[in-house]
Amino acid sequence: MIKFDNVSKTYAGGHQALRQVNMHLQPGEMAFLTGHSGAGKSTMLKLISLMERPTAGHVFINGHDLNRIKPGQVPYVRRDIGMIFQDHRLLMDKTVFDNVALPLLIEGYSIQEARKRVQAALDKVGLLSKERHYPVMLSGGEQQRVGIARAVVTKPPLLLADEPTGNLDPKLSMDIIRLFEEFNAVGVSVLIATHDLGLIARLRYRTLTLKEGTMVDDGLQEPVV
Ligand SMILES: Nc1ncnc2c1ncn2[C@@H]1O[C@H](COP(=O)(O)OP(=O)(O)OP(=O)(O)O)[C@@H](O)[C@H]1O
Repeated sequence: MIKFDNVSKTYAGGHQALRQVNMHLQPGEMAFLTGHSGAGKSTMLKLISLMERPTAGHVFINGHDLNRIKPGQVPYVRRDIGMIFQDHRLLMDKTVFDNVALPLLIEGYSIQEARKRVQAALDKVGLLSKERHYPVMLSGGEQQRVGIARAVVTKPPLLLADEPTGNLDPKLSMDIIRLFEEFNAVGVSVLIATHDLGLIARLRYRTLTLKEGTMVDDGLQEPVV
């Protein structure tokens, strides 16, 4: 599903965020990506979602080399990726329904078809009864679930989550992970960047570990350091 082949990323200004990273996430796999603050986790997710480009090496999605994707083709690649952020990035002046409908309306779905899909996504995250609410009326955990509904409403085969449980207590964090597990159980590949070692320890998923931009453990073999 996702392959990094000797990927390095140096930002303008000279900071090397990733150093010759190799990894392969299989279709239908769920894995955690961890490491200290600044280790390069978000940078990896940004390279997969084409928000950044590698300085060297290749990132592949389903065998397609993202280096070959031209700027005009980026939206087509992003269609296959559901992104979830710690701060969920909801539009505060739009209802829950409208927030979740947005990706469908951008893709040109009819209102009727969008309504069906939005309601199915909200039902899945347990928030159908709050479709007319505004995000400010929801708890942090509920807002995060709206962000997840928005990410899955287009049924992407890949979910990328950047610190999705960052602001949540352990019980709510586990609820969010259980939701990811439900999507994973129907074949969606899931990569979750997190600092939350306690959460990772309670689960038995493959864990990729970055240290200062180097992949020191890809979760498949004994740590190399
Ligand atoms: N746009 C940018 N320009 C310059 N440097 C950047 C940029 N984005 C990230 N960096 C730097 O690259 C390094 C890796 O950042 P990244 O956000 O990938 O780390 P992270 O592991 O996700 O950290 P955190 O857990 O704190 O979010 C950091 O030193 C960061 O300051």
